[in-house]
Amino acid sequence: MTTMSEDRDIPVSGGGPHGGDGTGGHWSAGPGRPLPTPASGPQDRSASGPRTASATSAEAPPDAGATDPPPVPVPPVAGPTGEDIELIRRTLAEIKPVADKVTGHFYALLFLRDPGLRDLFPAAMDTQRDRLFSALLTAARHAGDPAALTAYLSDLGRGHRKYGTRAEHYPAVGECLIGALTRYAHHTWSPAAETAWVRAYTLISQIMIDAAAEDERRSPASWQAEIVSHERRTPDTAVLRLRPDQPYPFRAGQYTSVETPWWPRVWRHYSFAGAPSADGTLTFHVKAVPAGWVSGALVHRARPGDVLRIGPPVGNMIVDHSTDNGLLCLGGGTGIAPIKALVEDVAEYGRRRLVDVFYGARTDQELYDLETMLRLERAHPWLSVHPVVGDGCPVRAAGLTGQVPDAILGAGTWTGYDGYVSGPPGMIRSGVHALRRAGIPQDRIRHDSFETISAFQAPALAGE
Ligand SMILES: NC(=O)C1=CN([C@@H]2O[C@H](COP(=O)(O)OP(=O)(O)OC[C@H]3O[C@@H](n4cnc5c(N)ncnc54)[C@H](O)[C@@H]3O)[C@@H](O)[C@H]2O)C=CC1
Repeated sequence: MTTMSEDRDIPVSGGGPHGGDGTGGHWSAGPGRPLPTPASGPQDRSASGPRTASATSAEAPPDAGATDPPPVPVPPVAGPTGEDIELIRRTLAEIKPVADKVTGHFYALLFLRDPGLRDLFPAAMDTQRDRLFSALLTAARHAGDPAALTAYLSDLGRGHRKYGTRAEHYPAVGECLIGALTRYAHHTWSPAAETAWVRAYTLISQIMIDAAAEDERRSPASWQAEIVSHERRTPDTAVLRLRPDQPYPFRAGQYTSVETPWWPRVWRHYSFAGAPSADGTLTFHVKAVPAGWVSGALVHRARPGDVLRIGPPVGNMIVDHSTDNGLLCLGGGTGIAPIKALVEDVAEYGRRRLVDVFYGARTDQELYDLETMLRLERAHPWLSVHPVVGDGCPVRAAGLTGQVPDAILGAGTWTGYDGYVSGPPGMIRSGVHALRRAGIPQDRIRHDSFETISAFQAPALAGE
């Protein structure tokens, strides 16, 4: 994911879920009018047989069925139609300029309706607002692409387990979200728009609930992980090695969320800075950013022996081992962490593929992991590491100056390569653009998830 180091990974409460008749005809909107409860366990949406409201209630927690309608046959969850998607996008476009007011109103409604839910959120709610809206935009962006939507929402549903989110929380969220939209989407709100939102949130919540229920059968909601080493590489960058309390399966290139004891319920994303290791430890690179609570604590306060909590692994920036294509990897700043993991993954897989890593930082001193990368280069003849530092900075032998995306364009042709990009959002945008210009097709480019890039910018990234 982009902006991993300071991305607030706290509940987005993005699902508004309601079972229903699929027509939207008698789905309630607005706070105070309960919506049907989603099923609390995995659903087979492909099943052709009808579900019934009573069956849904039977699977739901005891307090969730009181307002359910009488048992009537209902079809499986119906996704939004093409027209729905258009209506949803229009609503989102209208509320974008007042997104902070919409989300503020949403949370006010939610905590008024169910004060107990406040405990799931961190003490300071300010950035939570961006988080909700960003998740909405991402879901809306993927609305026409069921596979991408399901993957995104499944990660979100699994990730919500660590907050204590349960299936029975979703109806309240859905009602309050519709209530907030009703209030602020003056021009685009209509019965049809409401139906579209209800249908979309039925699907969103059911995917999240299904993924969480499925995950519960095989994984803990979170892991305790003790810091076993803490190495300060620059005044504001540290490399931490953690030992999880239980086996922690993940893939090179993925990332996770981390909570410190000092900021309860405030989570940040970090990539694994290495492929899975034989001793089961996990390594992270953390840069303290101004006003970054978690990153500041991890760099300046954390010590060996401290215990952190980590969420499940997520992300799709993984090596495609089904091809012999080379790998052209762009790592900016601490974005080098998952790139190093990808290199180790290629090494372990054992098939010779060319790997070129462009590792950028503002200054020579900020190339805090260059020695490790050069060591890997010496060990593997198929690997070339190209340090890149900002214009005007002294540079180590054979290094390049400028920004990473420009550096690859000046360094050769890259047909026959797959692209991997990790770093700050601006670098991801221009990095993807540069890879496209270098002749690498969009479907051969992987980068940290769109989640923390504004979904309004994402279509440009995706070449849509
Ligand atoms: N800690 C982690 O596990 C990971 C962190 N990240 C993200 O990577 C970023 C690292 O931040 P810093 O180390 O402060 O990096 P930075 O802001 O100093 O940038 C590093 C390099 O990236 C390139 N770059 C930056 N902005 C660019 C732009 N707009 N266009 C073209 N190239 C650009 C330049 O070559 C620059 O020297 C953060 O946003 C962090 O969230 C990404 C993946 C993993």
